[in-house]
Amino acid sequence: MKSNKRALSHSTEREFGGALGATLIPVFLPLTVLYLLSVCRSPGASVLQWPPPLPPTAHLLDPVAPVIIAVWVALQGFLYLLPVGKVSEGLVLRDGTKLRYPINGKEQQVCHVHGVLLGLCLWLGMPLGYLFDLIIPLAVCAIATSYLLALYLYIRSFWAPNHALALGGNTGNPLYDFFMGRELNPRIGRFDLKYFCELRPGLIGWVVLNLGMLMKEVELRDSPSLAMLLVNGFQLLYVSDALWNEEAVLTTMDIVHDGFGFMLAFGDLAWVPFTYSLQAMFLVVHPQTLSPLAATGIVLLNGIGYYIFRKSNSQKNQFRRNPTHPSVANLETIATATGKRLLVSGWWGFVRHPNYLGDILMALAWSLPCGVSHLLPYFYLIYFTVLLVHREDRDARQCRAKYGLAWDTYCRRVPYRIIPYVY
Ligand SMILES: NC(=O)C1=CN([C@@H]2O[C@H](COP(=O)(O)OP(=O)(O)OC[C@H]3O[C@@H](n4cnc5c(N)ncnc54)[C@H](OP(=O)(O)O)[C@@H]3O)[C@@H](O)[C@H]2O)C=CC1
Ligand SMILES: CC(C)CCC[C@@H](C)[C@H]1CC=C2C3=C(CC[C@@]21C)[C@@]1(C)CC[C@H](O)C(C)(C)[C@@H]1CC3
Repeated sequence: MKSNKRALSHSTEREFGGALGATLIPVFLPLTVLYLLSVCRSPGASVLQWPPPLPPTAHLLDPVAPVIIAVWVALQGFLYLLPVGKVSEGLVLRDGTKLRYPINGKEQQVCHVHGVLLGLCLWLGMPLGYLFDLIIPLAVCAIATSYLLALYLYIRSFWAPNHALALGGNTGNPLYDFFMGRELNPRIGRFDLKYFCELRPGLIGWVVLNLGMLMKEVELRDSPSLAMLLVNGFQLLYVSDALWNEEAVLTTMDIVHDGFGFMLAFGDLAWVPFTYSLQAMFLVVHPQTLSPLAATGIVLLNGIGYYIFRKSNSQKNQFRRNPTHPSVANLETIATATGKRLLVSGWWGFVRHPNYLGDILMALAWSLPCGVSHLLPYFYLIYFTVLLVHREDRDARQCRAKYGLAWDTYCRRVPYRIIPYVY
């Protein structure tokens, strides 16, 4: 323990408002989830209504909710461990080794199991719309699970070797380190907890919750609305894309840089499924009519966003994995002192984070089917823009520290961060 502290004592830079932020966020964000869900189900759906429509304490818990969450996580764990698909290596760690990760998200067997199970649920007439009624107890359970997981991660990190600790989550302040995460890639045997949580239970759970909202709408109004179909379709595409390109997650900031603590445990298990599905839930209580023209415009917007998001992410992944690949070999680059090069043409010469731009356009397309009468369906767009602006800033600081002058040259060559000529 002592030597860990000594070796990492340089990690004094604090993120998310430092110790104060790390103390307040774990209280404030879980309450925000419950608040947003309650507002979303209320007839007014106004985020500013007073008094807020908080659920009575008796409605917070339901004995079925922990069972559903436990079965769901166990099923996802089983599918994660299925020995199908390939095994891929992550980036080089501080001790010079690389971790191996199962890549089976897009494997037919895993997709089939999800398809067959959901088909079976619908065929057996299982009331998936019940998820709408159970949403608050489910969220309470997911929040409790993320707290327990974060506590377990914090405690076990004291047995982790020095090189396995994250540089940003070892300040010695227990609340801050609990929030940021001390250990970089905690594993039980070959089961990688962070990688599993990032892509499986919460992300796929979001799609299932959306489907539950669609089924609730069918129960209430006999058929799903066009707006509901669009929201479900767009978000299904987004999650399928994440699983299809699962390997690309291995080079994201969360896997490479961030420790696994409360922030990611809560983000993955509670925040993503329960706030990202707000638009579908909103449509159950506040049905919207969409003209074919408006629907076409929204589909087009989502398509453009998705194109930019996918192409730019794939270009960077390809370049980082194999810079001599024909699809990236001709792009202009600048050298850095680390030996790695930075792209200054192609998507990464357009703005510094073209992938964020695409993601934000998609976020707008997910809100528009809900109309413009309420702010609530735009919560995701607003939160996400703030998250990405903050993330861009964190990433820029890390890149400046890594690449020094070369990063400054890149910033001069590509002056805009996310939106050309605006930001
Ligand atoms: N839906 C959601 O809730 C969220 C979605 N996302 C999405 O996740 C995706 C991944 O995002 P994120 O992990 O933040 O970061 P990025 O995928 O944008 O990766 C940033 C890294 O890319 C490398 N890089 C930056 N500029 C260049 C360049 N010019 N040439 C080559 N490499 C470069 C650097 O790492 P290095 O040089 O070390 O390789 C940098 O640290 C994005 O599409 C984002 O929109 C992110 C957060 C939340
Ligand atoms: C609540 C906290 C203050 C913030 C939590 C942030 C997390 C919710 C996000 C951090 C990075 C994420 C990514 C995705 C989901 C949201 C979180 C966990 C991602 C898996 C979504 C799908 C994408 O295709 C992706 C590129 C794989 C994303 C990776 C980052």
